[in-house]
Amino acid sequence: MKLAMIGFGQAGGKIVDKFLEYDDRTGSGIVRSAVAVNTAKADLLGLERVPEENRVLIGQTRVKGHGVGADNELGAEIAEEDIDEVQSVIDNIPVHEIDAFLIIAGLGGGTGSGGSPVLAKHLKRIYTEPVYGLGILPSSDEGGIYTLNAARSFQTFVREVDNLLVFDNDAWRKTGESMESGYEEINDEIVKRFGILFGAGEVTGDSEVAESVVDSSEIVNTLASGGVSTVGYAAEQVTRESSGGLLSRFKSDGSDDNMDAANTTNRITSLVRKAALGRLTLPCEIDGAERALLVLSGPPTELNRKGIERGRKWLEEQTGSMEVRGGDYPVSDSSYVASVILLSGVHNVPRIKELQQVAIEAQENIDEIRAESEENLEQLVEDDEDELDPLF
Ligand SMILES: Nc1nc2c(ncn2[C@@H]2O[C@H](COP(=O)(O)OP(=O)(O)OP(=O)(O)O)[C@@H](O)[C@H]2O)c(=O)[nH]1
Repeated sequence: MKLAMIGFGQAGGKIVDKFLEYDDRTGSGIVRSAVAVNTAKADLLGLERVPEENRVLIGQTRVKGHGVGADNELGAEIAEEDIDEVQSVIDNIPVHEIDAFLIIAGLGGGTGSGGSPVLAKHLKRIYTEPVYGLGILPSSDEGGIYTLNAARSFQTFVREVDNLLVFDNDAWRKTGESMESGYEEINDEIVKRFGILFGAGEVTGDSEVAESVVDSSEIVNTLASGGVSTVGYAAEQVTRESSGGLLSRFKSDGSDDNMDAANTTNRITSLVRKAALGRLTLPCEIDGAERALLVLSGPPTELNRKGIERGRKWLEEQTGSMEVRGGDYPVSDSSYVASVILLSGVHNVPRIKELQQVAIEAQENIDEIRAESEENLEQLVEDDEDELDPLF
């Protein structure tokens, strides 16, 4: 499907940049327009692919291009004040050519955390196209203020978008890695999953080789349950024969077609299980998800309807949902078969409850420290017997 992507804040901008790189590399054509919004000038200058005319610096009078320093209330205020500047860039997007808006932001900071729900509300008021969010949760070692920001932004963002896709940095962090190289890898993982998902609805031309290509309306319908979504992924390499054909690792020695078909089916069903039961972008219980979409991507010879149908049925049983869609995304020159599962409207998410608990504690702590600090300052400044008078 074709998206207008808007990266809000540093993380958002970097991830949009990555999607543009992915589009160039794979030719998937999902980013119809790319916009980056920030209060920090340096972050906008650091982007590589978002066109310069689509980089919007907001809040110049308030923060002079230096960012909001993780103050997401200020981030939200600035976004409201300067929404016209963002809109003037969005005015250049050929909205009739897009299937949806996707606002991407890290929810732990200030600019993206505060600004993205404001932008979502604004876009929903103006356009009929769906407005989705891709919200990145901070990792738990980032500290209380980031957790508090994320918990408050999450509540607001979910309410303002048609569906909030969530990626949890905490589930993907590796120890002993610098933040930057860590993010680089994490951003690759994000783009791979969402790239396949959204790219699936963009297949044209070659569709006769595919058995049941996913259409962008199926992605939209799956996301129409609203609420919160998570994505699972699993892939397996299929090695190329010297003749140029594909030789799967499971393939038997003989050239028995039935055997090949059975192997293809088995591989698909096993990839579906791995994707659903492995690490999700937002770890959660898949039981109770309202809707799901299964996408199998890979060379057309390695995809079959039977495998996808079995995978779909299995997902129905696991989620208890009657709305599980499935289809394929043929990529002729790929040497991987990948399964991507979108679980929409998930409810049983212990991670969110934990995030909220830590956020409440952080908020209480902050209030306590503030109250104490006022008292301490008064004790320091006032003389004990109150014999001095201030100047005015
Ligand atoms: N996955 C991922 N997460 C990131 C990246 N950069 C930052 N984050 C996360 O996003 C959160 C917000 O960071 P930024 O995007 O830098 O913040 P901002 O929206 O620019 O806001 P301010 O810097 O406070 O003005 C951080 O707490 C991290 O959890 C990135 O490149 N990838």
